[in-house]
Amino acid sequence: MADLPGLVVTGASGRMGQMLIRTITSSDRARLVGCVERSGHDWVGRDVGECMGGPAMGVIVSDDAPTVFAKAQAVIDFTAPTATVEFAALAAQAGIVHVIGTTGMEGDHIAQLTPAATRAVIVRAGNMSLGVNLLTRLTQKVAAALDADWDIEVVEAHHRMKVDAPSGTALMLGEAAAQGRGVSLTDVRDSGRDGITGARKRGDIGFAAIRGGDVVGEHDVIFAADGERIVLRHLATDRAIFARGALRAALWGIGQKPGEYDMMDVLGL
Ligand SMILES: NC(=O)c1ccc[n+]([C@@H]2O[C@H](COP(=O)([O-])OP(=O)(O)OC[C@H]3O[C@@H](n4cnc5c(N)ncnc54)[C@H](O)[C@@H]3O)[C@@H](O)[C@H]2O)c1
Ligand SMILES: O=C(O)C1=N[C@H](C(=O)O)CCC1
Repeated sequence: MADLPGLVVTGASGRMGQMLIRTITSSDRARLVGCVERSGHDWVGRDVGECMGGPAMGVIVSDDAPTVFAKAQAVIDFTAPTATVEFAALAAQAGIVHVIGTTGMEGDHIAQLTPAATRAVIVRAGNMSLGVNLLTRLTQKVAAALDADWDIEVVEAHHRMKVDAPSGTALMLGEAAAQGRGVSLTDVRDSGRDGITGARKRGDIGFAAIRGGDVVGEHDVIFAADGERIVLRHLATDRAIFARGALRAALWGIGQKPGEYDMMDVLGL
């Protein structure tokens, strides 16, 4: 047991944090060696198992990331963009794998990961599930096979607490569609239509976001032409799919050279 790779979970009390802790502690391929929460959070200083309403796990939630990272081989991080940028520098200092599930990262956040990736392995994806990563490849292939007579729209739905839009997954799918078409998403992205928007511009890739209830995550990629429509769909009903993917990414990353990777690399897609 002591030789299994030691993993840390940041954002331990979050929806994904708790799912990751359950996934790691029920796996026979890794062990949980630390949990991090933000300073001032009421879980800090307490046993994480008891915080989650179960028996003690012997892991005390900490707000001292450098000390916790020093005991681990990898950190799995589903928190928020500014926190993730800080964790990337700390993971690089500790020389451990950084698996990033955090979405809503803007260009300047992503640019700040580059120096960390010269010293450590970073695996980042807007969606860590096998199904969505397969759908991403399919989207790229379908987009490559069709011309701009086929309008591409990405429609996503998530729970009422989600803070970023379009979702990281929707952006991944949009990037794949743009890549298939041989264009840059920045040039063709059309998000947040409202009011008199004018007719749809040929070649644009549109995004629409629905927020409500406890929806785990739903994505449609629509290819709409005159007289016919193709819809590629992924429905997530359990956050365990993201946690399983993240655990797989952490274990895969432990043997790799420093650099930036994604789930396509991990899954060999
Ligand atoms: N890539 C994927 O497969 C995938 C899947 C699900 C969610 N997500 C993303 O993961 C992120 C978290 O989602 P969630 O639903 O768990 O959110 P959440 O709000 O439930 O959890 C976020 C947690 O991060 C903690 N946190 C924030 N700043 C921190 C800091 N500086 N130090 C330590 N902890 C800190 C918060 O206290 C909270 O517990 C979001 O960006 C979401 O979009 C990605
Ligand atoms: O619950 C969330 O938040 C999710 N975020 C990711 C995204 O932005 O695509 C993955 C799905 C769930």
